[in-house]
Amino acid sequence: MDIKSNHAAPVLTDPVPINKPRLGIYSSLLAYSPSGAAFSSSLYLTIPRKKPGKLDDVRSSSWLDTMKSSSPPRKKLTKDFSIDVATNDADVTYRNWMLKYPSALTSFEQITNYAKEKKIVLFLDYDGTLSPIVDDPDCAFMSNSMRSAVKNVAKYFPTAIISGRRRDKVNEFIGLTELYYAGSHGMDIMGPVKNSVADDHPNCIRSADKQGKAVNLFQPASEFLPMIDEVFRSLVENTRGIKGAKVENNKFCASVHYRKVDEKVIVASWTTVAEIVHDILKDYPRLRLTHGRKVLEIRPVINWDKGKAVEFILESLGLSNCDDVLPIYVGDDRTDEDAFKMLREGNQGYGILVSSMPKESNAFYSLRDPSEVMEFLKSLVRWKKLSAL
Ligand SMILES: O=P(O)(O)OC[C@H]1O[C@H](O[C@H]2O[C@H](CO)[C@@H](O)[C@H](O)[C@H]2O)[C@H](O)[C@@H](O)[C@@H]1O
Repeated sequence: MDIKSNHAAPVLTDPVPINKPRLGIYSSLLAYSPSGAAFSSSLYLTIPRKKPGKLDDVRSSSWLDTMKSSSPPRKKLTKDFSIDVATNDADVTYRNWMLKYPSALTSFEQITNYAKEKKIVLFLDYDGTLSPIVDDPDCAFMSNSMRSAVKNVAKYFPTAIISGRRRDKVNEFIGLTELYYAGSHGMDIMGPVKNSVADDHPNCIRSADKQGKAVNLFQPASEFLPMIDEVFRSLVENTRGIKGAKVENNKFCASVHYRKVDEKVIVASWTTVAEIVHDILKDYPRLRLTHGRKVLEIRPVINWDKGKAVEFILESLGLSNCDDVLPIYVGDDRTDEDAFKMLREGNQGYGILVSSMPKESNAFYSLRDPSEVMEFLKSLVRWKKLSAL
């Protein structure tokens, strides 16, 4: 199977010999032995982590640029003529962008033509994909109609949620037992027991879900738990004075939200948030920073991300290295790019970017917002039912 890199015509062709294993999860958990490290795990990255720069760097550097660009502005409804013109321009730009990232809805036939005779495995991000982006991360509820669309699609295709949130939290938001869940950007996976190679991984333990069913629990960053807890507490303490800042404990990742930090004093306030994160991070060489949508996230320096989580789940399901499997990953965030990239580079399946703004991506297709994601899920179910007739 080969996914052609021509963006204008994202076509999967079949078959093309693949001379390297598509999954390399074991070999890719490369050893990194920081001097004096108390950790014995082989999950560390070989590349040394860059030291965080000086405070001046934080003020002037890409930190702030990235913070500013880390979330598209939400569209405001207006009758103002000049804004109408701007909106039209934006629409034209978006339509041009869609030539490179066609809508997964208008390209649905192309997708399903390729998927004929193949087993689709669905991977869904949560925030911004299944639920709309809202100011308060604790209130990012998904609609009942979206829940029922996900429930239906999971009847026909193995479906996994891959979220930056802690696993129990995203599980609670979605509330469906028929899915596989990966939290903390894939660093906390609860998957099936299928006697696959994944079962024997050193970081994989046999456990039971809430219903008592045997599951595999894979937590490649488990040694970092006390460190992340400590960082979480420091972040809470040090951001106490910043109105609007919110720190979320995502178990293997600590997230500092600045969406509600006063926009009128945007640079000063956001700089303060960046400085606090920078100050804490410099004492933890085994942790690194990633950017999400108006959120700074501190996580372990391990060679593990949402792409690796997708590989792991496919392997757990016994569906890796199969030419008759088509993984489809739907996500909106920078962290989803790791999964898009893995699918694209491994010629494995389709990434679908959820975005109402043009942005560069490793995805093949696009959907505008969660309502289009729901439409796509419903279309998959309709197609599957019809093709079974
Ligand atoms: O991988 P995801 O499921 O997309 O999770 C990514 C982060 O999502 C949440 O934050 C984002 O959504 C919030 C609610 O809409 C919004 O307020 C925030 O600004 C966004 O960054 C979640 O709170 C984070 O922990 C996740 O890492």
